[in-house]
Amino acid sequence: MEKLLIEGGHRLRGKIQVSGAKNSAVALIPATILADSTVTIDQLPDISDVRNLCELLEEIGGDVTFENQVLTVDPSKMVPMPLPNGRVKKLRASYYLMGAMLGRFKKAVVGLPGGCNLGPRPIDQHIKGFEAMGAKVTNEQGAIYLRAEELKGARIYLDVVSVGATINIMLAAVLAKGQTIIENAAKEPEIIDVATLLTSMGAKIKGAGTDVIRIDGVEALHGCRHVIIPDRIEAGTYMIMAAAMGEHVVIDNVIPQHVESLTAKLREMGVVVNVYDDQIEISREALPFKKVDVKTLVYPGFPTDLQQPFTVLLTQAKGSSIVTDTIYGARFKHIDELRRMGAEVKVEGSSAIVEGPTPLQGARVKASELRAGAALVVAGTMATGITEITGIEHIDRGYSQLVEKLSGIGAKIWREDVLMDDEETLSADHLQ
Ligand SMILES: CC(=O)N[C@H]1[C@@H](OP(=O)(O)OP(=O)(O)OC[C@H]2O[C@@H](n3ccc(=O)[nH]c3=O)[C@H](O)[C@@H]2O)O[C@H](CO)[C@@H](O)[C@@H]1O
Ligand SMILES: C=C(OP(=O)(O)O)C(=O)O
Repeated sequence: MEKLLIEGGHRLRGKIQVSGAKNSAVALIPATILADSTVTIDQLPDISDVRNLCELLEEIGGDVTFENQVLTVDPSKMVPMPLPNGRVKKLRASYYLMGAMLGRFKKAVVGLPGGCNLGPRPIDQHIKGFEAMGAKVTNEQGAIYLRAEELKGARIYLDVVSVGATINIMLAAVLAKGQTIIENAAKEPEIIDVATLLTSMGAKIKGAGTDVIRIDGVEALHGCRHVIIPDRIEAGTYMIMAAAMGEHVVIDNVIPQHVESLTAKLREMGVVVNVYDDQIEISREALPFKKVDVKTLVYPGFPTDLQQPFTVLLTQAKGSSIVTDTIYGARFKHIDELRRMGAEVKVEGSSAIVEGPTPLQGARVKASELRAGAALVVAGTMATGITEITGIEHIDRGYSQLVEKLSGIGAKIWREDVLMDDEETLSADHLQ
């Protein structure tokens, strides 16, 4: 096991490259199950979620290679092998194996997913969709069993706007008989990306990116080549870091429209953000920033996945800023760790109230999930002294080449092995 060390206080300058989107990648990879010949996906991020999904495809008989960010999957010899345990527990998006395997084989056994612990994360809307299409779904000892004689198109109204349910129903519907209509669908860019891949495979999908998606089932899907969209959450994390510590940072390979809600908030705080075709340039103006309030919403609102890194930036704004997470009301596991670094933040219900400006000091802290970890990396670059972050396996789920990329713009960041002593000191620290 490794930990991350960051010597804070160094100004950042230069160009940082954004990788392919994790939340697209984790749906595109299961989608390849639906084809009858080889699918190639370019610019996939080298993150543990992607590697775990590749292994899962191999477990069910896929012929998979992943090199230099290019994935090829020959799904022709895949079988509906049950996947009740093991790797499915390591990531959230293993739930997409349900929709894809149900779509192709009309049956699947998939363990309940892992992923970030953000409080309750039910999958009732996914199941409601599968059942509406004629599947029988049962939960047996933590694994979901799905079976259908035949999958039939259906009209499905989502009670909550869910990215996962929208994509999962789409995956099941592309090979179903007749038309499926998803109402109150999520509109995140990753949904459009998945629909683009499926369309290149021969699927008939209309309306992806709006709140009504219509899918006309087809007999078979074929192989194709697809380039994934850039990761708007990785881009946003680097934008926040650049706002905190940048002299002149260019974030490269970004679709500016995907991060508009963040761009607007940064400008409101007084950060200079220049937007180009596929680059965003950020310079920090004189501190402190102006305080802002922010509320997370479904796309195109401010993303919950940037709430935690953004909270760190607000420690350098003058006054009280309020951050409210309307998607995951308990997504505040980073706050205790930030307090160890000197932040003045309190949590009330689904809001964090951040007082600033407050200097941050390096400390031993623990990443409890992916974006909590990203928030600690942002804090580490801003703090005086050294910040040690354990639990970095969570960060490795979503940030490709983090050390290399941040070192490239002047951050002092490195990995070291975790020693037994580190674990003991960290546990002792956290008891205080
Ligand atoms: C792999 C992936 O893409 N993960 C993203 C996806 O997660 P995920 O797809 O799990 O998130 P959803 O969009 O489904 O969840 C949104 C809200 O709906 C609720 N809900 C969801 C499904 C359901 O069946 N029932 C239900 O009540 C959830 O508890 C949550 O409050 O979208 C989240 C919200 O943008 C992001 O934080 C995650 O990074
Ligand atoms: C919550 C996240 O991921 P997952 O849904 O994969 O746990 C995230 O990317 O911030």
